[in-house]
Amino acid sequence: MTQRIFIDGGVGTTGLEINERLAGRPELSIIALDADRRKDASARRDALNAADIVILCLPDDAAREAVALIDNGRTRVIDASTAHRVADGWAYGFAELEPGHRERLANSRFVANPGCWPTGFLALVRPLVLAGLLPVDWPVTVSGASGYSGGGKSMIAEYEGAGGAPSAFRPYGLGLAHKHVPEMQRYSGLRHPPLFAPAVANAYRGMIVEVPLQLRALPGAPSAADVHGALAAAYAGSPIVGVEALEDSAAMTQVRLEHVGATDRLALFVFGNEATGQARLVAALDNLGKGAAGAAVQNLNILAGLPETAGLRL
Ligand SMILES: NC(=O)C1=CN([C@@H]2O[C@H](COP(=O)(O)OP(=O)(O)OC[C@H]3O[C@@H](n4cnc5c(N)ncnc54)[C@H](OP(=O)(O)O)[C@@H]3O)[C@@H](O)[C@H]2O)C=CC1
Ligand SMILES: CC(=O)N[C@@H](CCC(=O)OP(=O)(O)O)C(=O)O
Repeated sequence: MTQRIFIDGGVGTTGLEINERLAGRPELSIIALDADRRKDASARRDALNAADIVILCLPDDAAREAVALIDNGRTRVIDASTAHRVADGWAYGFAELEPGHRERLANSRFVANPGCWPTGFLALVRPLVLAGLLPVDWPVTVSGASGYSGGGKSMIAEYEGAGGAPSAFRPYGLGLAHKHVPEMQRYSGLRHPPLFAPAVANAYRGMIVEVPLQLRALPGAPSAADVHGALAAAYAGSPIVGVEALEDSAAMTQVRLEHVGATDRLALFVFGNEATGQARLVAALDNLGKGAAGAAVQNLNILAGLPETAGLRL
């Protein structure tokens, strides 16, 4: 049966990427609004209620408004915004979170697509918590760099405007209360908020998320191989998440922001030093790929009972 899909916010940065991934799929029929009606609440209400599945690519307030416009008990929702990620009644759309989670998503009506930063963070940390390698009360730090498309149309305009890029590298979130911290804490299972130190780089897309660990201070002083083993087991056979072999990581001297390019892949690395008992866990992804549009399309496939990677760039 053809699924009717409506992308609210379909001409924004994430919406356009999703449209590209859904083009030419005969099992889906896309409901599109004329340009002059795309913000008209009545036109949106009709489209939202006509769809089997809607994907919201809107600012948080507009996403909440869109959900309120749905007045039937049938339309399913994937929200790419931050509005519902830790809200009651919403499932968290990171299929790889833990065993059984994908099946939970398949049976959900309301799915919150993860933030780009939490996608890298949770991919690295959740398996370690589940394996008992990282105690739930461990003080975890996460840092990294994102392409400026992570800030949507306004940040793209800021970086590509007449004045040129405002900075080559710009740490932000300096109040230590970034909007992604609650979902990082909730879905990792950590008892305390991770210390999150993000930055924007002067590149359109791409993201590096890093969790440094003082392995020798952890209970049992696990090795980098122990950590790597837990990650490799968690993502064995995944067509989307890859864990670089330990010996290959050991031969690397750098990881580039562009590592996965414009794809929906998520690459994980463990860089360890036995002598110091330290490790740097790194996730490389595209903020617009697995960090946004790729995850939304993956979730759409899961909800619709379609092959999970259909339309993805892998
Ligand atoms: N960019 C990224 O890497 C990621 C983004 N997200 C989230 O996805 C959502 C979309 O982000 P992004 O695509 O970057 O943002 P953009 O600003 O690029 O796009 C948002 C779109 O929503 C439209 N819009 C705003 N208000 C309304 C409304 N009331 N009705 C209909 N359309 C409306 C905007 O219209 P107009 O064109 O007129 O401004 C714009 O086209 C946000 O919640 C963002 O936080 C999540 C993960 C990663
Ligand atoms: C570079 C940059 O500013 N990135 C955004 C995150 C983009 C994202 O994940 O989107 P959500 O806002 O939907 O969570 C930020 O840090 O707020």
